[in-house]
Amino acid sequence: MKAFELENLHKRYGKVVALRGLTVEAPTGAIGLLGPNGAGKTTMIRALLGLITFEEGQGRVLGRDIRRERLAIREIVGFAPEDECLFPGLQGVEFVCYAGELCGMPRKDALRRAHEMLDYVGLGEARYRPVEGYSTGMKQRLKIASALVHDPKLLILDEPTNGMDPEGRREILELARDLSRNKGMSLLFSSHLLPDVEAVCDHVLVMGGGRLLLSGSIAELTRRERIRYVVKVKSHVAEYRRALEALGATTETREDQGRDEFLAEPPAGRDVEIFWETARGTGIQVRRLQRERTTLEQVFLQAVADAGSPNANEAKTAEVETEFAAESVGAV
Ligand SMILES: Nc1ncnc2c1ncn2[C@@H]1O[C@H](COP(=O)(O)OP(=O)(O)OP(=O)(O)O)[C@@H](O)[C@H]1O
Repeated sequence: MKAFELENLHKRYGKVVALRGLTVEAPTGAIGLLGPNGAGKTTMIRALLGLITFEEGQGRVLGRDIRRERLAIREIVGFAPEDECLFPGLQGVEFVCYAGELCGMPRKDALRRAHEMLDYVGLGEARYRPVEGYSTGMKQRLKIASALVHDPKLLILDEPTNGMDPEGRREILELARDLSRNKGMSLLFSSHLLPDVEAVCDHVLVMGGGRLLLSGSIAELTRRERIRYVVKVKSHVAEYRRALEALGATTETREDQGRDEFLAEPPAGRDVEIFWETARGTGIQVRRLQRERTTLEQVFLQAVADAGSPNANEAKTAEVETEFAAESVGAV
């Protein structure tokens, strides 16, 4: 069964077209949702949850129809929204219990599950504290506990690590991984932070301009068909490149590369030994040789660029945010 499938969804807010014929199929498992600002990600999530009406289209979440079976969908889907949705004055345990009751659970069951889920997300000791005193990371975990209280089959996390410090972020990513890998729950994980998506998800959907731009397993999307190497020599880079090209290799310099660095693709039938052969032939020393790896960020930026210019500026924004994330996240 698919986690969800949508066909030709159209949604407008006044003059703004938020979804323009969105068609997407997502397998069960951990799915990353990427897209520049305004791509339509939140609108798609709202449509999946039956929170908005739309002009055209149809879809199913875990086999349930998004127009006709909204309540059934809410019983099996948990949602932790991006914005702060906590009621001041409630203790953590009261808040999660209330979320359970809203899902139709009897109070006694909701309270028992609230305690279990608070322990699970690491808020056991803070359960009787008023929620307004929680830190950003604690509030995020409280939202996740509330989304889990009714034991959903699909959990939707919208920007779950936004504004968090590296330690808090690591804890949230570990929770998300545990839910999908050990608890058998499907995840839809929306984030601007590509390293977070790479750390948690198996599959990725890239949206732009209210449509699906790309969908696939992260392993497949980042597997290179062409094998290229980053080469750095000690000196005489132009001479070394000419000698490589004379053997049939192609070379190019990427914008971010230093003076003595370049990218090289060996000709068909040749591999890494061509670099050593050229070094011997020219007497030029090779300082670094590294197989190029495609990152999810490159895949994402390429998909947005291929889709045309409407989102080009937003893609740049995402790029900047990704760079920031890469600096601040550290290894997960
Ligand atoms: N309630 C609303 N009223 C008017 N316009 C809206 C509303 N919600 C979304 N939009 C518009 O619809 C488009 C898609 O918005 P959406 O929030 O789904 O994008 P997103 O991919 O989630 O973006 P972000 O990453 O910034 O959250 C945007 O142009 C947005 O301004």
